[in-house]
Amino acid sequence: MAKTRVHELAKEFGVESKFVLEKFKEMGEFVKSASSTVEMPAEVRFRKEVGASLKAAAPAAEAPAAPAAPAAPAASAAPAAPAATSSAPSGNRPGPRPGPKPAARPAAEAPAAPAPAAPEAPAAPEAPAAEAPAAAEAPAPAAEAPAAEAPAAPEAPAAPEAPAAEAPAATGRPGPRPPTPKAPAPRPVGRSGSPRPGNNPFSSNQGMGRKPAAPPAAPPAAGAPPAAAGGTESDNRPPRPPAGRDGAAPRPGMPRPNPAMMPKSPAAFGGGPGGRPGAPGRPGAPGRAGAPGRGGPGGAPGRGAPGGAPGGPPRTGGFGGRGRPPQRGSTQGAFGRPGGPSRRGRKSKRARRQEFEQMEAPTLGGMRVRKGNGETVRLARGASLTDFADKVGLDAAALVQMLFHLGEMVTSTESVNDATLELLGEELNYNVEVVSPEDEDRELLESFDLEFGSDEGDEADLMIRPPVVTVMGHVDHGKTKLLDALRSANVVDKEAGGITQHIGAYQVVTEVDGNERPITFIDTPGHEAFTAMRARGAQATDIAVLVVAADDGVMPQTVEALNHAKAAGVPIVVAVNKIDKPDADPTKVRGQLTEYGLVPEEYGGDTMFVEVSAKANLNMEGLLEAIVLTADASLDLRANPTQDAQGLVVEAHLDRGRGPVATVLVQRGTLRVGDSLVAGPAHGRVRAMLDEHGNELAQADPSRPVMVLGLSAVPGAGQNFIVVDDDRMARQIAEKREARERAAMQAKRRVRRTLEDFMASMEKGESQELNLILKGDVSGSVEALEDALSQISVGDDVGIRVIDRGVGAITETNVDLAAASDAIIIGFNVRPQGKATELADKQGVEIRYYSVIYSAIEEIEAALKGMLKPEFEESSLGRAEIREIFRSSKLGNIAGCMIIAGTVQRRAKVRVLRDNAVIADNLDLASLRREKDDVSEVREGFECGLVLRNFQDIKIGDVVESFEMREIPRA
Ligand SMILES: Nc1nc2c(ncn2[C@@H]2O[C@H](COP(=O)(O)OP(=O)(O)OP(=O)(O)O)[C@@H](O)[C@H]2O)c(=O)[nH]1
Repeated sequence: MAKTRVHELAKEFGVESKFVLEKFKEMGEFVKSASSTVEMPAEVRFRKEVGASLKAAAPAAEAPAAPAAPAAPAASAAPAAPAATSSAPSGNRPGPRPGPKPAARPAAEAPAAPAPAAPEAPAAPEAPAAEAPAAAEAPAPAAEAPAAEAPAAPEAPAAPEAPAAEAPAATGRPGPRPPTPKAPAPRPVGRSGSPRPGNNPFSSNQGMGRKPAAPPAAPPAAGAPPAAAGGTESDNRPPRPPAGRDGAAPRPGMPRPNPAMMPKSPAAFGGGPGGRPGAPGRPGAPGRAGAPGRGGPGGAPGRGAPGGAPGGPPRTGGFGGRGRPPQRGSTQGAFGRPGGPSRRGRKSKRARRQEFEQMEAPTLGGMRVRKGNGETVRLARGASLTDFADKVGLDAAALVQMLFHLGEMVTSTESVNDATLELLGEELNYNVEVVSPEDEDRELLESFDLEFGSDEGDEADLMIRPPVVTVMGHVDHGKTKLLDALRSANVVDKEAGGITQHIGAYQVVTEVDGNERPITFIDTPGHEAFTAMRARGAQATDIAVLVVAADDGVMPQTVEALNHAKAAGVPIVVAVNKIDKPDADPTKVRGQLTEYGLVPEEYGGDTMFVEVSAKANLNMEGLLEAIVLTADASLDLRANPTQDAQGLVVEAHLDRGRGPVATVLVQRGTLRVGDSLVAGPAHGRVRAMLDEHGNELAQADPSRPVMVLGLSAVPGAGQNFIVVDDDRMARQIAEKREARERAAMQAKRRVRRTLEDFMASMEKGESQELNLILKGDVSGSVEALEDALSQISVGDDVGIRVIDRGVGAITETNVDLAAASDAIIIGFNVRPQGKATELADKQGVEIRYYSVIYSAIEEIEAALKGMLKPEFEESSLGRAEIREIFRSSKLGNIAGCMIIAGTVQRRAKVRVLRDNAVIADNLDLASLRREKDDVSEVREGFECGLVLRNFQDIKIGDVVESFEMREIPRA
């Protein structure tokens, strides 16, 4: 069983990894970092000793009323301002101050009311562990501002600062706000509520605590309005022992503040654009305390303002407060050695600040990295560490190192998956939101007050629209011929004898029950175009016509096409073609397809099978009718024709004479000549529209494909188009899209859909199904694998869905389908063909190879259970083709090879491929020679001789693949 990692434990208990690490340290267990695994006994101990109390705390926080009520009669007497009430009898004790979660408050306050000594003991069983240290510290602010605890607390100057110990405790502060049942987001609670390791004011929890999504505290004290902003931020923070705030001298009885223990510098704290608004100054330096926010707009009011705790985004507000950028203003360093007095004397302010920042910067994965305040950081899917670093003002190299220490090796420009970005965000205390390209585009359109993809108006505005059909099927089964035959089956066009041009789509009209029913056909046969569109998030097709030659029956691409259509949830009509042929056997086709879940109506299923001959032009009407009937039976095809047009680009190219031309499919609205439109990164005004016969159209209704002239560039198939108010808006949208596309290209981003990703999305409750594509060397093994996989059961919530299976090498089409369906490809004794690997890399599709069914099952099951073991990644080194075989009585068969890709290494493992199927795997080389010399490696383009250890069955044309297994460090 896989071991649990520290961050998983932390997540489970809703605390920071750091806290868990700390606890392990206290328990005497050596655990290095958040991603380290924990030995089972240690985990059990942790669960028992720490987990139990955390678990106990959680319910208390969530359902506080129950435990609180019996414990504290006083509490019930003060429902409106419980904290204030309970605080009153407790004198100045802040101990009973509400916990980090407002909802937890009653629990905390219950013991408080009767017992002034609350912080130490009575609260223990109820109060979350998190509160204990906070309470213990709280006397400091209390001593400083006794009024804070009095019922008149809202006015008390110390009020905003006082609860800094417990982040969202602000709401629990005695004040006019009644206890709200609305608990803040769980994460902040977990964070801020977690006990601080020790009493270190520089712990990551402190001063840099995650900014909770908590509602603002009670209205700030009248006397300190501008400071309130900072004060609110400060509410997140645990109290800082060295106080010195308010410009007051260090409090009596408190240890004299040590400069090194000063709170964060303004640069680290931010302070908002107002420049350290209300910053408490530098309390550690008694002489300086009380001169906060000098010069800045927010500074003056902050002076002496108790709530002037640090806040705001880091490094944004250094200027206002001091009136100059932090890096300027000093001559030191200008002439080599720093100017000024000896280094041993007073350090410059800047040096001290830097030093301090370094001290307070928490160590993550061995790196000192400045943490955030829980700000939200939006990143495009597949963003790199550099993107992240830019957004939060950190050094990308530090993040690279940090991830390295956490066990992930990525370069700063390489794209990282969502889970890693989020983990990084969590560790650095940022709320990372990963935005998909579709979401980005939606937001872009929203910023122009546009929405793509839904009909405007209500039901009454919707009119029936024709179905859009794609023809798919195995090679040579007659797709093109059928599309041609259907074109001429047009009842309306027959007289015109219309010469049709290929524009990517056409419409025919048929008669069903006396009604003229148009049907739109996408004129690119095959599922490649279909899948390419889907991969872009576009679905143009309503119905798929699956062409199967009656003389040939179901073939691999028939199944592939079928799976594509199924994966897209598109109803299928089967056209059993070539029935004119003598060896046609339509019944066999029916039987075969039944096995794949397409049961003919006549067998009691719901799929219409139509026997046709595209060549002999037989029964085209029957097929058209079946399409219409299937559409009527299973689809609600309606659209609003009155709105501005929207749709998809079906095909586009650059025409010598006409410039960029695009065939678009209007999905809703009506497209008119003169409309301003934006299609992907292209924009323009519709200069002219042509149909498939070359006729000019003035307008195009829903489901009508038209060729549009007048665009500025060539959009891509599958991109959406939308009519907008004016050319300017169209241009702006197009430019933004273009810039985004360019950035994406530059970053060469790739997003991998991996088993780990699946786990991550499952944890978030997103994925319930793991989509798989199975490819194997023989149908028996594919079936066996599928069978075995279908028997994996890890609970009702998660499942496996095999969206495609087949025999033979992994093709580019497989990769396309995987990309479009978020699937993982399982290769069983087969390898990728052509550019499939490249494509998979580009599209971020994970291909896993197995040669033992058991290990495939084991890994997938483990993934489903969230127990992925540290794994080895196979790295292909090169390939050699066997050109000659020499028999040697001493060595056995010597393969005379040419290295056709990469290198073949003597020490690496090899496998032998014959027709892309693995015939022997995991072999060693007994010898590798160039000419007569033993060599350690031979590079591409060179010949060599090699002998395989314990394997003699080689043939000319076999390929020897050299590979090595690299362990992927996880911890
Ligand atoms: N006898 C007969 N031959 C047909 C029929 N339909 C198509 N063919 C022939 O089958 C061959 C392949 O037809 P295509 O329409 O090119 O097949 P396809 O599925 O588009 O092929 P690819 O584009 O290569 O995938 C051609 O020679 C056609 O003439 C039919 O109904 N009967």
